[in-house]
Amino acid sequence: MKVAVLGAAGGIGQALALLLKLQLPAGSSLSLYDVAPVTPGVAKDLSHIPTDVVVEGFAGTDPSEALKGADIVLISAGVARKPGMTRADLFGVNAGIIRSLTEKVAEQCPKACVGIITNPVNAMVAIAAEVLKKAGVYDKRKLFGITTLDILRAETFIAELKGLDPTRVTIPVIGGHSGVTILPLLSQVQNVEWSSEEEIIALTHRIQNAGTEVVEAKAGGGSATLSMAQAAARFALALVKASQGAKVVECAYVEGDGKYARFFAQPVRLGTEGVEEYLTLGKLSAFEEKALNAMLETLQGDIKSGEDFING
Ligand SMILES: NC(=O)C1=CN([C@@H]2O[C@H](COP(=O)(O)OP(=O)(O)OC[C@H]3O[C@@H](n4cnc5c(N)ncnc54)[C@H](O)[C@@H]3O)[C@@H](O)[C@H]2O)C=CC1
Ligand SMILES: O=C([O-])CC(=O)C(=O)O
Repeated sequence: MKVAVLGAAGGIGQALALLLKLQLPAGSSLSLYDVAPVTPGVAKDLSHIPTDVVVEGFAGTDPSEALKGADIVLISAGVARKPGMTRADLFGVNAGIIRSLTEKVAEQCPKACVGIITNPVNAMVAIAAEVLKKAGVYDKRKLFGITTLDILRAETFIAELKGLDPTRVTIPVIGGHSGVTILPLLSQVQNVEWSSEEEIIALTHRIQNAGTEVVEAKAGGGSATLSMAQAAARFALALVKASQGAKVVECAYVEGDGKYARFFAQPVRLGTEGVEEYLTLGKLSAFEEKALNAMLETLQGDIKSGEDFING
């Protein structure tokens, strides 16, 4: 199993590389790429940790060596938000980065599962899909926008609010990964009573704005990196387990049946070839139905901006 991280010298990339060095199965290899010249040094640093995971690092303008033979590619390359910015403000810089990196993925490891972390996720996944399609290698089961951080936050905030063990809370978060497109299905959390509609509205709002909470707390020093690294590691390790035959369910932003939008975050069962089964959303409350309908115009617009970037 070879996992490549693109953007590996960044805040997310370095922490993610550490988690993978510690948790990938014995015999795996970890390949780190970033334009930053420090990247081979990050790999050297990690290589001194005694686990049976080989780490290599590549810097410069061409990720080809890092991608050769990769089974999983995780992309966190690009710029992050500062206070006052929306994720959409990152489109101008990050769209070109995602285009050029996914062109190389198509060339070097066309059968890899690709997980996009770079924002705005709603649009970047559409860009990656169109690039892979143009290259004739697109397999919708293998392209993911990583929305796992929304799940982590929902699990944490619910546990805090209700006095539960956060490691035992599970909840689907559907839609996309920005503002109103993030929809936690609070009505589906087991063994939790919601005291009022106001409680549900306030918690939904907190989960939707948790990224901004971190951006403001970091006061110009970037956005979530450590919690995002944990989220991406959880998702990547789920792909690894699935590739070894385990049946694993996670939510991710994928191209499913297109009922709501071409790409939509939903629960999926992972298997040896990426998504094995697109799972249903289950029963939604009236509040969730309304919120789902209200997000669609934004989500579809985000997706179109990504498609238009490639197709003109
Ligand atoms: N999906 C999600 O839930 C989340 C997504 N993000 C997004 O992840 C991205 C990365 O965030 P951070 O790691 O905090 O940023 P960062 O600035 O710390 O790291 C980004 C890295 O990308 C590298 N880079 C830039 N262009 C590149 C290229 N063409 N090829 C390879 N590497 C390149 C930079 O050298 C830098 O090391 C941002 O777009 C951010 O908005 C952040 C948190 C959560
Ligand atoms: O908010 C940001 O810019 C980074 C991000 O996507 C998150 O933390 O959810």
